Amino acid sequence: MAEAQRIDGKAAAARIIETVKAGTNALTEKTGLVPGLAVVIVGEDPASQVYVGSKAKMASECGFKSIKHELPAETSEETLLKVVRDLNADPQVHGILVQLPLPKHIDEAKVVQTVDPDKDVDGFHLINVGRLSTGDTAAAFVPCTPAGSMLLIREVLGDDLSGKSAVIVGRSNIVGKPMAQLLLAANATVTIAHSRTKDLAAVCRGADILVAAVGRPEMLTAEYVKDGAVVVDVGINRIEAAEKGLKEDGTPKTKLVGDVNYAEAAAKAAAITPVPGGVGPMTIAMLMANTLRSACRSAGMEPPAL
Ligand SMILES: Nc1nc(=O)c2c([nH]1)NC[C@@H]1CN(c3ccc(C(=O)N[C@@H](CCC(=O)O)C(=O)O)cc3)C=[N+]21
Repeated sequence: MAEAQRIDGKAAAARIIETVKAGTNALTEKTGLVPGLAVVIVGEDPASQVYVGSKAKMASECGFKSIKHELPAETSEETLLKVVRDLNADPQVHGILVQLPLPKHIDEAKVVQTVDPDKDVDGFHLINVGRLSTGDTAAAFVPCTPAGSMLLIREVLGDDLSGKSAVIVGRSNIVGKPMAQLLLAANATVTIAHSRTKDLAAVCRGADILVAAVGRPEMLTAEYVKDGAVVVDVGINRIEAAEKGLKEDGTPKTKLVGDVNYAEAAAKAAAITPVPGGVGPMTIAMLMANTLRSACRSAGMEPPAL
């Protein structure tokens, strides 16, 4: 097999952002409404801080009002719930994202279920999970990472996945399960595999579409990939990169890798998403698209197609 097509998530995300900008302009011109995105972060984890910053920056670029709540790590659950309820009640806010994970003393499920389902741009509320799993994709907010992954798959294979077998490795509520729903809705034959699956490599070798969301750096090697498969790597793992030398503090420099061994998989696959520059940028783009959709809905306007 020739080297796989590299699916450019950064370019696809940039196109979505352009569509969101245009849609925001149309909405604001017609109704005066400005989409508002609130991002809530609890604690000082530096990786999360950087990441929340890039969401806020992207929101401003899209013409949104961007609201950031940075709360100290020791914030009580009650205080956080109050912040969420106030955002629910704020008519200028159309999307609410509470950055996960939350500190251990806070009940994550309780916080997620407190977000107004119609402002739940992460798609984590049970109402949106239910809408997606019953096929009501018109009403559901779909979680951003699976939604973005799906758009990348569509770029390569088109809208109808009839006759294709899809294997998702990973069964999280945030990625694996909603990804399965989306692939099923597109007529793929779907298997969710995970750490307890017997002969995982053989199961994965059956996949025309292989989605890796395990959180283990470069775990899926050549033996997991069927010739001609489309491989979507959802993993984002920061690992030490001895070959890059040392940082100023004497510790090794690091690099981002996915859950797929890119070089090995690319030698067999027809198409594959890289890390970085694959699913990650799509996640942020879909967050913007969901926020615009929420604002359009509140104004009774049709959001732009993606
Ligand atoms: N409520 C909630 N919603 C989330 O959507 C959510 C969350 N919590 N908690 C953390 C994770 C992580 N996540 C990422 C999204 C994009 C990149 C991304 O754009 N990555 C770049 C690389 C960035 C870099 O260089 O560090 C890329 O893959 O090309 C990374 C990580 C969303 N998350």
